[in-house]
Amino acid sequence: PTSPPSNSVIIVGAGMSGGFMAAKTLEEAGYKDFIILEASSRVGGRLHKGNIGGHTIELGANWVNSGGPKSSPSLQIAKKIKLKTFYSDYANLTSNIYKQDGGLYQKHVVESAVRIAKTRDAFCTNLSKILSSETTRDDDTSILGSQRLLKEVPMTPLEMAIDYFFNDYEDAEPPRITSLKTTYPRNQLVDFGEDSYFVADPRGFESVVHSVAKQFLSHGHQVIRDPRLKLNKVVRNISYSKDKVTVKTEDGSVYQANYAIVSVSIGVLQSDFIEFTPNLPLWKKLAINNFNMAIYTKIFMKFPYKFWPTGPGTEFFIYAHERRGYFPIWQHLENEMPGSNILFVTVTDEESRRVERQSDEKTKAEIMNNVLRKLFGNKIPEPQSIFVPRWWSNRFFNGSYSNWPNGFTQQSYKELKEPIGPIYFTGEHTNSTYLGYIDGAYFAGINTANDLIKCFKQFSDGHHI
Ligand SMILES: Cc1cc2nc3c(=O)[nH]c(=O)nc-3n(C[C@H](O)[C@H](O)[C@H](O)COP(=O)(O)OP(=O)(O)OC[C@H]3O[C@@H](n4cnc5c(N)ncnc54)[C@H](O)[C@@H]3O)c2cc1C
Repeated sequence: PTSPPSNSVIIVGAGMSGGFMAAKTLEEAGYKDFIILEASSRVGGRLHKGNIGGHTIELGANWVNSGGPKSSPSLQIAKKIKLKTFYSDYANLTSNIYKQDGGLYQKHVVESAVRIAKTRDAFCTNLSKILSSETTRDDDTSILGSQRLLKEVPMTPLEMAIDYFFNDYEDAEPPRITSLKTTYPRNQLVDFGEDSYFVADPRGFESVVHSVAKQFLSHGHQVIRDPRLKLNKVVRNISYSKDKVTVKTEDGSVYQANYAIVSVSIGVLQSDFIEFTPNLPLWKKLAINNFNMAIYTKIFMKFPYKFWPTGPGTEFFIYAHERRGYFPIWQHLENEMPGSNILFVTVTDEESRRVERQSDEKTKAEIMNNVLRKLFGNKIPEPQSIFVPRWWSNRFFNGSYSNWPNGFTQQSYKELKEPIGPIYFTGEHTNSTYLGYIDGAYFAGINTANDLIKCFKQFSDGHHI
C-alpha cells in the first residue's frame, strides 16, 4: 500500500483544452492543486488574434457553427460575451468562380458542377454509414477512394476547386488523405449547424478563453492573475514513474506533481520537442505519429483601395487552377470591417508549407502576378501589407489542427488518448466527435479531467487502477 497521493497535477499548455477546460473541471471538482505551464507569453493557443493595418484579424480559429439541433459551446461563449460574428454567405459562390487566366465561369456551368459535387457528398455520407454499421470489421477508405467508387473523381480545374471547397477547406488536407468513415458526415455541422459565423471582434476570438478563465482563475481585465498559470514555460522533458511526474522547462525550472495532463498539439507530440523519460511505448508513439496534423493558412493583404467586387453576394470568390489548391478560396472583409480594404486567401497542406518556407515578399509577388492581376487587371495596386501566419513552422504548434487519415484505426485512436502511467493526454485531437475544432478542444479538456478525477477517486477508495 502506498500513501494516498495528493492529487497534484501539472497541465502542459494553456489552450482551450488543457489550461482552460481541463483545469476548470478539476477546480470545480475540488482538485485545486494544479499548475498550468504555457510555453508562449500568452494564453489561448490556436485562438490568436493578429493585426493588419490597425484591424484585428484571426490567425487561428475563425468560425463558429450555428443552426443545428445542438448548441456549440464555442458559440454559447461567443454569445455570452457578445463577440461580433458575421454570417458567411456562400450561397452566391456559383457566380464567383474565376478561371485560371481570368474571367468568370458561367453560372449554369458551375451549378451543374456543384450538383455533381453534392452527389459525391451524399454518396460519401452513405458509404460512411455503411462502413460504420459494420461492427466486426474496421474498414475505411479515403474521401477520394469513395469518389473513385462512384466513378466521379474531380478532374478539371473547376471540379477540383469545388471539391476543394467541399473538403480541403474544412479538413485542411486533400481527399486522398482524409478518412471517409470518421469524417463523413461532419459531426460539427450535423450537430451544431451548417451556418457558419465569422468572428471579427477587436477583442479577438481568444476572449472566449478569458471568459472561461474568469469563472475559475483570479482574473483582471483580460489578464489572468492566478499564480497557478505560468507563462513562458517551455516544457522540454517529462519524467514519470507510477505516481510521480517531474517536468523540466527550457529555462531550467523543475516542477513536480502526481499527475500530468499534456494538451500540446499532435504536431508537437510528433516533433519530439518534449522528451519523455522513460520513452513512451512504441504502440503510443505509432498512434501519435500515424495521425495527421494538417495546415491551414489565411494570407491577409491590406490594399490602399478596393478593386474587387463588393456588395451583396460578393464576400467569397474562388480561383480555379489546374494545380489543385493554388490560392483557391478568397474572402473580403467589407461586411466585417467596412473600408478596411482587406482581402485574404486560404491555402492548405503543401501550399501552406510552400508559403511558410518562402519570404512574404515572394508570396506577395506570386499572388499579385499569378492570380490577382489575371482576375482584376494590371492596374490594381500593390498591397500595403501582407500577413502570413506560420502555424507549421511554429514549434509550439507544428500545424493548424488534426485530421484523421485513412488507414488510422479505431484501436489506434484509443491508443492516441490512452494515459501512460500518470500522464494523461488531451487536446482537440483527442475528441473523436469534433476533432479539429474549438468544440473538440472544449470537450476533450472536460473528458480528460474527468478520467483523471475517476482515477483519483479509485485511489481514495483504496483501489489501484
Ligand atoms: C488556422 C486555424 C484555423 C482554425 N479554424 C477553426 C475554426 O474556424 N473553427 C474552429 O472551431 N476551430 C478552428 N481551428 C482549430 C482550433 O483553433 C483548435 O482546435 C483549438 O483551438 C485547439 O485547442 P487545444 O487546447 O487543443 O490546443 P492549443 O490551442 O494548441 O493549446 C495547446 C497549448 O500548448 C502550448 N504548448 C505547446 N508546446 C508546449 C510546450 N512544450 N510546453 C508548454 N506549452 C506548450 C501551446 O503554446 C498552446 O497554447 C483552427 C485552427 C487554426 C490553427
